[in-house]
Amino acid sequence: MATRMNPDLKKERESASFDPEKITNFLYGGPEKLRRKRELESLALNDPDFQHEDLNFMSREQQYETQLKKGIAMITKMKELNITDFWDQYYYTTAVLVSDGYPMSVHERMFLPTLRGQATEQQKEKWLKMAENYAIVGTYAQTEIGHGTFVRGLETTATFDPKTQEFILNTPTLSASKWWPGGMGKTSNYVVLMAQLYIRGKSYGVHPFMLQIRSLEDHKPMPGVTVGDIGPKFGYDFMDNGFLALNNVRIPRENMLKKYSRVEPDGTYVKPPSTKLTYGTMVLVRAGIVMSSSRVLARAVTIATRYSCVRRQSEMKPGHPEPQVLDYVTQQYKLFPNLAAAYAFWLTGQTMMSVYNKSSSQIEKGDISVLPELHALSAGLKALSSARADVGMEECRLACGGHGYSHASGLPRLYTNSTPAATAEGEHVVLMLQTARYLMKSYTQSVQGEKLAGSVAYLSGVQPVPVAGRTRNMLDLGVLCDAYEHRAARLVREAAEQLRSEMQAGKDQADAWNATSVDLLKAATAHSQYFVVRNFAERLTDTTLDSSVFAVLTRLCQLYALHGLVTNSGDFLEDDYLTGADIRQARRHINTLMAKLRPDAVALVDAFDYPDGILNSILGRYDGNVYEHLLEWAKASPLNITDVHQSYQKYLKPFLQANRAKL
Ligand SMILES: CCC/C=C/C(=O)SCCNC(=O)CCNC(=O)[C@H](O)C(C)(C)COP(=O)([O-])OP(=O)([O-])OC[C@H]1O[C@@H](n2cnc3c(N)ncnc32)[C@H](O)[C@@H]1OP(=O)([O-])[O-]
Ligand SMILES: Cc1cc2nc3c(=O)[nH]c(=O)nc-3n(C[C@H](O)[C@H](O)[C@H](O)COP(=O)(O)OP(=O)(O)OC[C@H]3O[C@@H](n4cnc5c(N)ncnc54)[C@H](O)[C@@H]3O)c2cc1C
Repeated sequence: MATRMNPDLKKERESASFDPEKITNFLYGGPEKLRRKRELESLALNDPDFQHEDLNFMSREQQYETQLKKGIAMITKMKELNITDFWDQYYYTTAVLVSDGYPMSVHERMFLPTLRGQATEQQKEKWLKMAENYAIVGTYAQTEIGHGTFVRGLETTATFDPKTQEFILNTPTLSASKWWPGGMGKTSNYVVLMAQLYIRGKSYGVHPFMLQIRSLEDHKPMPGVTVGDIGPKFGYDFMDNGFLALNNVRIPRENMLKKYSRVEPDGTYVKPPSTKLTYGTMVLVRAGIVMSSSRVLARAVTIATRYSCVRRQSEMKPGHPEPQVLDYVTQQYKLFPNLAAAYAFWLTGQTMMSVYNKSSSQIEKGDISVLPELHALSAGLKALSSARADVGMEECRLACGGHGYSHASGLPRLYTNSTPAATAEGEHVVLMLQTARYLMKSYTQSVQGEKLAGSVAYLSGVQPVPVAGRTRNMLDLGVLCDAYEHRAARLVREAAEQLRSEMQAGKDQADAWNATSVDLLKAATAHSQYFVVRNFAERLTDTTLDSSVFAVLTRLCQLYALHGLVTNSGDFLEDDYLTGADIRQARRHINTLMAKLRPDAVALVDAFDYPDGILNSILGRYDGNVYEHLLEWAKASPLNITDVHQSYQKYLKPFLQANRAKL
């Protein structure tokens, strides 16, 4: 029987000004790629081997087991079906895992890339083939109880013993215990261990080592290894994040991953071309987080927008029918900037990945000159996109009222499983300050007359002098890009001047940096936001875009830029670059844009093309039949298996009876 479409959602779809399929094609890179994405998704979603009870009704142990079982089936099927392309794997695994991961995801996201990026051909021959074929399972063991951010401060030691040609691995203090690595608690039998290399009592910094932590026979910890799960967290229930302590564990000299640096048999240390090449896996994952942040925000906004068209509440006019809550302009103000941000970061994520791929192939050929720009760009965009998704997902949840708090909405799980992106792979502020460091260096170079390239090229341009009283069209994308560029350039310059003046006042470099760090953070954020706005505007210069699509995407780009501008209006007003009138104009345009976007809202979220199986949300169902499915879902809750719960007999009944007897 065909499902009945909620009449409100039906009407929304009929009133759209464009065909969502055209935008979907634009987002996914054309009809053939989209066809393949849908094919893989439906393959996964219709596979009975991936069906199971709602994870929300399970204990943590059950969730771990379910996701592990499903993950193993997923890997097996991908091999059988020869799904090898990056995007093919991405779509297939997303459809299998929905809003969750599985205990071997760090194996794929970090362990394999570290072997590919840090091992010699000989070492790859030994381990990579085994790892790619899941003969071994590994994780990336870097963070310790005492240090995550400060990688140089890690305490785990790898001391070279020339007599036996081995490294002796130790956890010298409690704070040196590895803590957090995904899949280490129960699943992995290998890790890439990041440890301080010591040769003849001298430290040579952090290096990667291949270490077997569990027996390949019975999975018991290897001698000298203490390992386990770190316990329940804010989310990520399916994942066995682990701890690890090492006591005089010996590994052969060959187990240091030595593509870039190595220890010779006599203990001679051979330096890498850049010590930061050891951080390569983190750069890859950060670049990928820009894309994944846009996708989680797109899901949240899909759920909240569809639900806001189904949900009717209050009276806008006395005696009139209750309106769809999306007709409240305040509701639009909660959702549409997030919709625009999801599109903005989707396109930024694509650019980030192409910059990453280009730079990494240059690095592979030995040209490491691209590394600083790649690091600075990926750090800033990772920090900005994950923080934006974080805020946006929570706004979407709040926009769903009470039902947003229920796991039936899909939003709590989406949030708790995605919010680690703001912390893991480099904490937000820490990464923004890395971008700021690059900006300070670049600014100094530009002052010294050097021509800058890449994302900082604008810093060497002539800054437009504000002209009081002029009028601007605040909808003009050129005007908006210029405003963001000017703000970023000014904040970079002022942070640099502040840094210098702190030093002139007698502070050393480190204290001056700390004293200026709020300004530096602001400058790096403005720089990253400018990148996102400019990238969005540039993508709209694609002459093949259909006119209806161009019109609606332009509105989203304008909204993204104007919303950021109004939210940070002080930055644009401070040096009179924009005037109060410009900001008032911007605010009016936001209202007009929201009114224009209102009839297209559902089509714009439909264009993200998330099938119900992946959205995993009763509020966000494509057919909008929310209430009946809410009730059905609640009935399936384990608390409803019997009408009278056993705890009634045990606790409530005697308690109530005793109280009644006393009356
Ligand atoms: C999602 C689930 C899985 C999660 C997994 C994880 O979380 S895994 C765990 C994830 N853990 C984390 O993400 C930990 C986060 N922490 C870190 O990544 C580092 O400790 C740090 C970057 C904060 C500082 O590093 P530091 O103290 O070594 O450096 P410094 O500040 O003294 O700067 C010195 C120079 O190095 C440069 N440079 C720095 N990084 C890079 C790079 N990647 N590339 C290229 N260059 C880089 C920097 O620009 C500067 O250049 P300059 O100006 O001299 O030309
Ligand atoms: C779900 C999850 C999965 C993870 N998976 C892994 C994994 O697989 N492998 C692994 O090795 N690690 C993993 N981690 C660890 C993660 O990488 C670290 O937690 C992260 O890098 C942050 O470091 P931290 O915990 O030391 O934070 P801290 O650095 O202690 O941060 C605390 C506060 O101090 C501030 N701060 C710290 N340094 C500075 C500074 N220099 N300037 C200004 N402010 C500063 C931060 O901004 C923050 O507000 C995971 C973490 C999570 C939450």
